[in-house]
Amino acid sequence: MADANKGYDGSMPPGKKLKIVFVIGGPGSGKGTQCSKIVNQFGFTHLSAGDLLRQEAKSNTEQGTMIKNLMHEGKLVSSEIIVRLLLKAILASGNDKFLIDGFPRHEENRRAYEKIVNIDPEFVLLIDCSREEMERRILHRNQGRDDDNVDTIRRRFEVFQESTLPVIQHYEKMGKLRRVDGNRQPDMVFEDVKAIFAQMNTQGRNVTIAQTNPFKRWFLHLCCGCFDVQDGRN
Ligand SMILES: Nc1ncnc2c1ncn2[C@@H]1O[C@H](COP(=O)(O)OP(=O)(O)OP(=O)(O)O)[C@@H](O)[C@H]1O
Ligand SMILES: O=c1ccn([C@@H]2O[C@H](COP(=O)(O)O)[C@@H](O)[C@H]2O)c(=O)[nH]1
Ligand SMILES: [Mg+2]
Repeated sequence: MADANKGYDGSMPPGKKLKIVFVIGGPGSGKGTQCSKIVNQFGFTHLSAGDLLRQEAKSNTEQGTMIKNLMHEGKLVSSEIIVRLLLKAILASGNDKFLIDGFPRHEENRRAYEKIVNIDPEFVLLIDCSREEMERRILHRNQGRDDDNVDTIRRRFEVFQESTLPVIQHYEKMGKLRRVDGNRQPDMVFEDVKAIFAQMNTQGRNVTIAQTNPFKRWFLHLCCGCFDVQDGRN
């Protein structure tokens, strides 16, 4: 077994059903904050696309530097990179339910995810928040994020308006969008979020990794190098 296989610990039983919820919203809308609460109450694994990229950006590689620069400018990293990182994290986790925070960012992200992963989200949680409130929050966040500065924030808002809104419209048309008012205090927002998760239909359309087609299995193997998806084991 190659070194790259180390990430996956083999704890996911064969054929285990996976549940995916996308959590989207503008920069600073409170996605990470609500995801922590959902994790505590409902046992999901939280995968923040931005955190995965920040981690990758630390690596002293050409790709790491490229990601760092794009994030600094508030621009989007290629779908291939982010989908690969998400898959790797899903396969390594051993859990069967995931919050994917801050993804998909645009239609091309969504199509890449559908082509490669092809696990329909149970639903898409949209945290709706005014721009003034989001900006205020980001400027007070103090987490040392390189992109929490006035110039990059402006670019991130533009990307959200221009690129992410079409994704939101897509899921709205599909009846998958669950919208909450994120302008209130975190615990108040969570009251609505909690009700949405409590209603989640446990009989929803789930697929197993093993059900993905041979091309996808090959892609997963190639990209993640960590999984024989035929039976869900190393
Ligand atoms: N409902 C809320 N009311 C007030 N402050 C909040 C609320 N939710 C989150 N915050 C604060 O706002 C900041 C941004 O929140 P958070 O990091 O959860 O947003 P985010 O949507 O994940 O942002 P980003 O897209 O930049 O990653 C944090 O400092 C957080 O503590
Ligand atoms: O799917 C994604 C998610 C994120 N990015 C880049 O990361 C930053 C920060 O994302 P947060 O969700 O705010 O943590 C974002 O501005 C993009 O540069 C991405 O490219 N693709
Ligand atoms: Mg966040």
